[in-house]
Parts: sequence; C-alpha cells; structure tokens
Amino acid sequence: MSSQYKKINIPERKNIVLIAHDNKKRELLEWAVLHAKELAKHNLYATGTTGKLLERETGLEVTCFESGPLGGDMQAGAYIADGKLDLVLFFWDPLAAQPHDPDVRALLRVAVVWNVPLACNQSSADFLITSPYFSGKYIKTVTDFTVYKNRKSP
Ligand SMILES: O=C(CO)COP(=O)(O)O
Repeated sequence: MSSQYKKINIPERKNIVLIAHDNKKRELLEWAVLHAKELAKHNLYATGTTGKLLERETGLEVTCFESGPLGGDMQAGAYIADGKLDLVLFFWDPLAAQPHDPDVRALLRVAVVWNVPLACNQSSADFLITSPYFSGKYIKTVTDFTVYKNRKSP
C-alpha cells in the first residue's frame, strides 16, 4: 500500500466502547452477558446509562462517559480521534428520532475516518467477537492525513 496510508498496531487487549439507544439496550445487554468472558479481556467504555446497566448485569468494570444525549457520544468520538478506542459496538435505533442525532452521526463518522471496527447491530457484533482479531493483535491501515494537514489553506 502507498505512503498515503500508515499502520497502527492494535494490541490484544483492546479499548472497546459499548453504546445502545434505549430501545436497543436490552439487546446489547443480553449480547454482553452472553459474551462477558470475552469482553472481560478488554478495557470497556460506555455512554452513561448503557455503562451503568452493563456493570449491573454483567459485573464487568466499565468506564462511563456522560449519557449520550448529554455529550457521551462526543466524548467517545474524541477518544477515537485521540486513538484511544479500538472498537465500537453501537446498537443505535433506526426507528426512533434522537435529540442528539448530530452527535450520533459524528461518532459514526469519526469511527469511519479512523478505520475503527464498528458494529451497529447484533449480527455484526457476533462477526466481530468471533474474529481472531478480537482477542488477537491486528495491524490497522489508516489514511495518513499528513498531506491533508499540511495543505495550503485558501
Ligand atoms: O444515547 C446514546 C447514544 O447515542 C446512549 O446513551 P446512554 O447510554 O446514556 O443511554
């Protein structure tokens, strides 16, 4: 691959954020309970309410951001921009309007910018968690934004 890209080493123990909108929380919680043993091998983050429920139902330790509508999605997005999150599990609700829809879209967008694995529903989460990369090392390719950052501004 050309020098427009660079490699980032993702370690075995990953920083994972879990988020679910209200109508999807039960689905994410049941999924997390089922996969608690695997999730325990990683550092877990979550938006406020999702995180509290995850801790209660799985017994796993979770670092909680603010609740989503209060800025939690943006905090997760900032972590991604800083290279502090390796994987996003975000069960968002396609059938309910969210007051913080711009934040949700920003989070999804920045995850794509940094080529962060992103599961937005349970079957995608199943595919990710059963991948050898989930608990193994992975070398990620991201766009090298040096050219963009050094561009001449008009
Ligand atoms: O709204 C959310 C994500 O957009 C989730 O936030 P909570 O986990 O605080 O409910």
